[in-house]
Amino acid sequence: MFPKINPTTTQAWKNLEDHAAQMKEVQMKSLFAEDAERFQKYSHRFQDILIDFSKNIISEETLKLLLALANECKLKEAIAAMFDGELINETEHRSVLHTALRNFSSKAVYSEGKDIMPDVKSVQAQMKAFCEKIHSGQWKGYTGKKIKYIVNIGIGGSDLGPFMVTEALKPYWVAGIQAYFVSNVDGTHIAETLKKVTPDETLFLIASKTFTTQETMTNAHTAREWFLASAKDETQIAKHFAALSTNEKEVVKFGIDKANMFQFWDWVGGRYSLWSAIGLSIALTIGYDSFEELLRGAYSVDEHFRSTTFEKNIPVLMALISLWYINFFGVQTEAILPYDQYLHRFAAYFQQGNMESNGKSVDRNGEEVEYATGPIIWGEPGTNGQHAFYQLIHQGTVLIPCDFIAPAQTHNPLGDHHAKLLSNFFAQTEALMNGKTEEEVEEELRKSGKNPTEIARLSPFKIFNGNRPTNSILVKKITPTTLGQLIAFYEHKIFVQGVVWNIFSFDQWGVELGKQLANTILPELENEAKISSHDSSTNGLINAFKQMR
Ligand SMILES: O=P(O)(O)OC[C@H]1O[C@@H](O)[C@@H](O)[C@@H](O)[C@@H]1O
Repeated sequence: MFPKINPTTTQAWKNLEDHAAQMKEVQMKSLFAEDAERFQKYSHRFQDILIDFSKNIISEETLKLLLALANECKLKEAIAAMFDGELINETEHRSVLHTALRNFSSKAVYSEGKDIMPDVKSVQAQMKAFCEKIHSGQWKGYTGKKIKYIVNIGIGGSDLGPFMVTEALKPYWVAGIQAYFVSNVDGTHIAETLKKVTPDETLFLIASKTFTTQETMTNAHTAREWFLASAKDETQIAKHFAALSTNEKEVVKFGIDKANMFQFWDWVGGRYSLWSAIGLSIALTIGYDSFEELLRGAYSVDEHFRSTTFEKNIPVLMALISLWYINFFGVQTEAILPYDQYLHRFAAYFQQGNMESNGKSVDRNGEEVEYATGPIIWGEPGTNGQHAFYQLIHQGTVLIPCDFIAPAQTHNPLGDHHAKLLSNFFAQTEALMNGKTEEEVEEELRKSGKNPTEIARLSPFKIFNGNRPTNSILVKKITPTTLGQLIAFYEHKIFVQGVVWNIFSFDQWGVELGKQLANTILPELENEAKISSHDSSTNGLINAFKQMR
């Protein structure tokens, strides 16, 4: 196992603190003015993806120190430990091997002494055969019709990934298939979905690693009742329900045929599970071949991550540059801004990926951390975000490093839409970096005919300080391959940060307390009795709810 190092005790951390004091005085636009090669030096190409890190408040010295930090924190050893199946998820005593799900080498991958690749390949073969049956119409519903609707019932990692990917790859949808995703325990979610589908043409995928999650089980039972209200025959459930899970016992208990169970394993974290059987909704929606391309895309990044020197290693650089702001500039939040409507759930997906992984305040030695860890992640597609929250990114008091993502080619070449979209993409990062000086503002106001008093009054509001960092990720086209690559970049970024922060990125104890308390409260809502077992606020709210309902 790689050592558990408090990053603040490293020499590199101390050097970075000193270096940050100097860099806080530096303007990115001066860095560009001083170095005509800056873009070439700080941008990296990976197949059809270009990542430009040049619009960051970094110098060669910054990168040198950040890389030294990664080395002192034993990143190389940590990467090897993950790929080699060591039990790096120590609090759950598990390996972290989502990379095995997209391992297209012929090499074995071991977890706890067992080569897991035969099981992985066998479930993939099962998924492929199932997709073929559904798509060919060989698989029939209880009235003899083919399956038209896929309804994935899952939440968190069993929803966000498949939903994000199927949305992102809409141009690849198999003709005749319509996918829906139900996650929220709010009955509205399933009720509205069931209005759109027919019982005899719908396949429900009950997606849950544990198969005990309240939301998913509640929705699954509701779907089952809805189905039986029409089919009136429990033996027909086998034609319309499949389970994606690690928990065979619970699947069987629910009444799903073992033959319709697609297995995955404890060493797949929920938020890293779209590559596993949890991806069945993806494979059914875009076809198994496209699903495999997605996996192959991720595999190519895994190989890059494992074998490329850190100086040129894209996820390592993404992680370290982000960490530079979080730990040395006091940054608390990052935005992910895809200029692609199909990627409208990308930020939401990595909100879970990142915040559930690195939203921790106890280190791997069980000590409270004394430095910042995971940032708040959020974002919306461009240009919608521009008309909503970019004001704060440009002129607010918080520094928000942003990732701008855009495809060079659109799937919908309509008039000049794409040129307009991309002109905004380029303009935003330029504006965030350069800002607008007082002189420029005054000049502009003069030209618009304002008098000196008006110019003096208005100019403070129109100044943009600039120097706001961005990464630009330009993708030739969003395809299964490039999407798989993008996702893997972000996954490994999270891993690298977790290693440097010396936290366990693959458990999620922070989601438990609320679940526990909800289980205590649920029976209290069953009757009209006045509740007094909580604090006065919780009691007051529950009692008011009972009166209002
Ligand atoms: O896939 P299941 O087991 O239903 O879990 C769904 C989700 O539950 C949440 O509480 C988190 O733990 C997530 O990481 C997980 O993806």
